[in-house]
Amino acid sequence: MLNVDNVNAYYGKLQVLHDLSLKIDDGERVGIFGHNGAGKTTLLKSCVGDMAHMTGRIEYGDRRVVPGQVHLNVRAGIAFVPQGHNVFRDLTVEQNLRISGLLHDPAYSETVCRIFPVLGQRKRHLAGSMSGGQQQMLALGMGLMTRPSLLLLDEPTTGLAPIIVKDVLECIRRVNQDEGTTVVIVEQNVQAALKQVERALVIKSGRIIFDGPSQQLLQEESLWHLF
Ligand SMILES: Nc1ncnc2c1ncn2[C@@H]1O[C@H](COP(=O)(O)OP(=O)(O)OP(=O)(O)O)[C@@H](O)[C@H]1O
Repeated sequence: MLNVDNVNAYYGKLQVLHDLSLKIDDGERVGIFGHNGAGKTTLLKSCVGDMAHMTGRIEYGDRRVVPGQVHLNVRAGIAFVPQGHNVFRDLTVEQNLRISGLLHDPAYSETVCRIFPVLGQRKRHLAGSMSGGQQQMLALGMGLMTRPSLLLLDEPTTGLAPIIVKDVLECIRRVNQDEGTTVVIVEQNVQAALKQVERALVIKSGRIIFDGPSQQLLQEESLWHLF
């Protein structure tokens, strides 16, 4: 379980998260939504230990998430895939995957290619020659190569065509369903994402203002002003 307890997070004097608490069970598929600047990315960064300036406590399983010590938290099973296509453009798909799995299990790339079939089909293509959607799938696959039990994804479908958005989100659902990985996803494509997650959180000004079933948020138009 991920247990975020009373967290405040800051950039210098700017406080972004305010007494934020939340629990996510193993195996959940959770979407985080909210307006620009609400603190969604900051929450993900806090969960992987990438916010040095914070108070409160975050635990994953029986370990404390150590602020400022991302490598230790990755070793504990947390992966964070930031926004943007963070791939090595001059390496092939296969090389990108194997490098990401060097400290874990490079052979796991076979499983990743099963989850993201396009990566299997383009194993020997240079990453930089692929479309935005394919590069995004590769970035997600690289995150998976650390064999995380908790996958934190920051806006994985930004800038992609609607049909590709659906593909990427379905692959993310498969990661959760086939591999049992807990998935927490920040998304601007709210309607599409709500169809793929089970639970939704809405953040406003660094505080959680909705936490409930994604279907509820999808069906009740009166709640849509929240994001
Ligand atoms: N490195 C940084 N230094 C200073 N301020 C920052 C930094 N990163 C984010 N902020 C500020 O913190 C606030 C929350 O940013 P955050 O990126 O967490 O929001 P968000 O909800 O993810 O928004 P978006 O949807 O625009 O990505 C914003 O006011 C932003 O300008």
